[in-house]
Amino acid sequence: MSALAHGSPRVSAHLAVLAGDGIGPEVTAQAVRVLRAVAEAYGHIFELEPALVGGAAIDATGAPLPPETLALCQRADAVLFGAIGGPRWGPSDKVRPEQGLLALRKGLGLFANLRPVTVNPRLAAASPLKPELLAGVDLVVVRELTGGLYFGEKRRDAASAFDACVYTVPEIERVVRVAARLAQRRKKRLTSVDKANVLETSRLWRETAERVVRTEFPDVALEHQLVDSCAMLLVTRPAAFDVIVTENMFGDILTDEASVLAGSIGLLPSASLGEGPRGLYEPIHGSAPDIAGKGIANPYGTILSAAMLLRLSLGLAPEAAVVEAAVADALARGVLTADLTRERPVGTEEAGTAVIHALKRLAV
Ligand SMILES: NC(=O)c1ccc[n+]([C@@H]2O[C@H](COP(=O)([O-])OP(=O)(O)OC[C@H]3O[C@@H](n4cnc5c(N)ncnc54)[C@H](O)[C@@H]3O)[C@@H](O)[C@H]2O)c1
Ligand SMILES: CC(C)[C@H](C(=O)O)[C@@H](O)C(=O)O
Ligand SMILES: [Mg+2]
Repeated sequence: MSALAHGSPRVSAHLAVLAGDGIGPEVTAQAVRVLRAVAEAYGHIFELEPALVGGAAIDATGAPLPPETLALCQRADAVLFGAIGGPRWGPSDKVRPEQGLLALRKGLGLFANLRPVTVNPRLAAASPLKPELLAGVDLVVVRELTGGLYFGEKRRDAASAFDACVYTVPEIERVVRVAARLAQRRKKRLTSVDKANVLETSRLWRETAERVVRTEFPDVALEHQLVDSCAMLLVTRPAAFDVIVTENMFGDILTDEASVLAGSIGLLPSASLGEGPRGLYEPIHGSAPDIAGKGIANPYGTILSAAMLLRLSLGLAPEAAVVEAAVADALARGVLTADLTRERPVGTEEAGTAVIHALKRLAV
């Protein structure tokens, strides 16, 4: 181990890279370039090992999560993930790309999905949303990731279909603890989102969140919001939120909505965490079939996911902060992809190059 001027002690890390489908490989390639630039600038050693997942894995092996991909992810220090899915693999197919991602989250025990939402000042100025609405927006949605409707029993016959929504007390407790600990390090405000006026699982969610926060985190101010009202408040008073904790399906929907605050779904990163340091890091967006293969996808959300990987799985907080500052620098300089501007948009690779240039300046 050697102490470096502006970074952390030198680390060696083994990272699985699962690019997936559609724009997944395009945005992941830029995050990989950024990780290599971080390794070079700070003297770390990152071994980046690619593997198949999603539709690409179905085409090559018949399975959306081949056993060797899961085994690699279980050995690796962290997983960088692009996106999966697309029109080639229909929702009625027996084997679907999305099953690969869900099995990976479950297989790695990644029950807490952190989705931070901030607003870059350059993008706020250009946003169709009012500046006073966007001022001070800085929230994190903690989405439960391995329970609820996604993982309950499923049945189908000719006349009906059935998806069970199941939550156990320990499943709710552990994700609420992750969110409350996060709130303690932030503004100490936690909003638990449910549909307790209708759903039994939500009533259990609310009671459990109430008990855990009151007894274990008395310094955290807890409020409860019904999900429909929360969806409205996210776009009418978003700056009032600090940490939001919610179940799997609600978190999926609310975060696509919240991406509008940031300016594009292409900007939002995420970290999926379990009990240990290993995590899976992916942008919140999908494979974007409408723009795949054109070289125009926004890679910033994936690059910011790589920054979360550095901070949360490798303990490289200074390096993560430099990557985040490099993305902010590229945005401030107007290096904007087509989802962010109509005036002379840059391509995916050019955006990645701008981040690397900024990183090299900021890292020395
Ligand atoms: N984590 C994942 O891998 C993930 C997440 C969401 C959706 N999906 C899958 O992706 C496929 C497409 O889903 P969808 O179209 O509903 O959602 P999507 O997120 O792929 O795309 C929604 C819209 O946002 C745009 N967009 C998304 N990411 C962008 C980026 N980085 N830069 C610029 N524009 C971007 C797309 O062009 C599209 O217009 C489906 O098969 C879905 O299941 C996968
Ligand atoms: C592709 C799909 C299974 C996935 C989810 O719903 O979790 C996606 O929408 C996401 O947000 O990561
Ligand atoms: Mg989603």
